[in-house]
Amino acid sequence: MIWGRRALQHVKRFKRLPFQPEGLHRCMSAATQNLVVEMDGKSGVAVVKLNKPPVNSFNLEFLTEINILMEKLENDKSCRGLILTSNNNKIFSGGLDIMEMYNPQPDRLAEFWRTLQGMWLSLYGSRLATIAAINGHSPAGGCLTALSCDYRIMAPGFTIGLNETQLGIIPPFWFVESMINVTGQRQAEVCCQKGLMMTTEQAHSIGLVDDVVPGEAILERAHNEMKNWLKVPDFARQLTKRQIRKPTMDRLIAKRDEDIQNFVQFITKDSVQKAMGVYIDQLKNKAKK
Ligand SMILES: CCCCCCCCCCCCC/C=C/C(=O)SCCNC(=O)CCNC(=O)[C@H](O)C(C)(C)COP(=O)(O)OP(=O)(O)OC[C@H]1O[C@@H](n2cnc3c(N)ncnc32)[C@H](O)[C@@H]1OP(=O)(O)O
Repeated sequence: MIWGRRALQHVKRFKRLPFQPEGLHRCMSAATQNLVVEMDGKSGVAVVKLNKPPVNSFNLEFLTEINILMEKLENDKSCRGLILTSNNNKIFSGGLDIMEMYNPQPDRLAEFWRTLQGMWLSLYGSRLATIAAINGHSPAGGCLTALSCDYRIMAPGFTIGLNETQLGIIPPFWFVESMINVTGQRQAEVCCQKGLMMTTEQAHSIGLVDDVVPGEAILERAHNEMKNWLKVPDFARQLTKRQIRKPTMDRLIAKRDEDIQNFVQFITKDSVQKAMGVYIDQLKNKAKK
């Protein structure tokens, strides 16, 4: 894995604050520039809040920070569970940073995609029990991130989905398989081909989301659900997860370079660049209104 220099600087800034009392528990907080981490030493549950304005979109540096944090949590024997949420109560994640894909440098574009693959592999294959507390909109890469967790709780009033086809983009096979593995083949066929952005309730009705809870109660609900997952002996839960998810992960691992080549070739096509330029203009104009 190649880490960007900027991301490594962030890691040096990743401060471990002294233990702080929080209710009856002792809680350790840490922060990188774009991530807020609260580690509850008693329960072994880390709450990670995406904190990259304006929309938590994933660029190379942000993905690298997440990968480094994931590695830290994986190696921290006291950590058993991860709740992933957003510090912005309107947007969980706007997905991949479109600016990474517009007029790109091929080397950076390839590194960006490899780092995204790495994030998916570490989150999808994590030994931790993982819960996404989706407290805002979650298109495309945001949806993929939620799909990589073990359980999804979503607040009403937002939208989620793999909307790539709506943007003229083909969702990679591991995006699609992540959807199939959660919703089943038929629902995934419809959602992915049509590029549906679903309301919270629609997502719940097809099993993309497991539970719907008002935004203000979502973290409490996630902690309660986490307790259920952590009642199971870690070793048994982890190996069962591995057994179920390994075939999907192995398919990406076997085709990692080919997948990067496909991505770079596709994104650098003139027609794709042109369409992306139009899409970015639409986003910027909408933001100005
Ligand atoms: C044979 C097989 C071969 C296969 C080969 C295929 C390979 C190809 C594979 C390609 C795969 C690519 C997969 C892509 C995945 C993605 O994730 S693409 C990104 C998709 N995301 C979106 O489309 C989201 C767009 N954004 C929104 O819908 C909204 O912004 C929002 C997130 C719902 C938030 O809305 P709102 O609160 O109203 O904020 P806005 O005013 O719209 O935006 C604020 C500013 O943020 C900027 N912005 C928004 N989204 C992004 C983003 N994704 N990336 C970068 N920037 C973003 C927006 O432009 C505004 O910016 P300013 O104008 O500067 O304020």
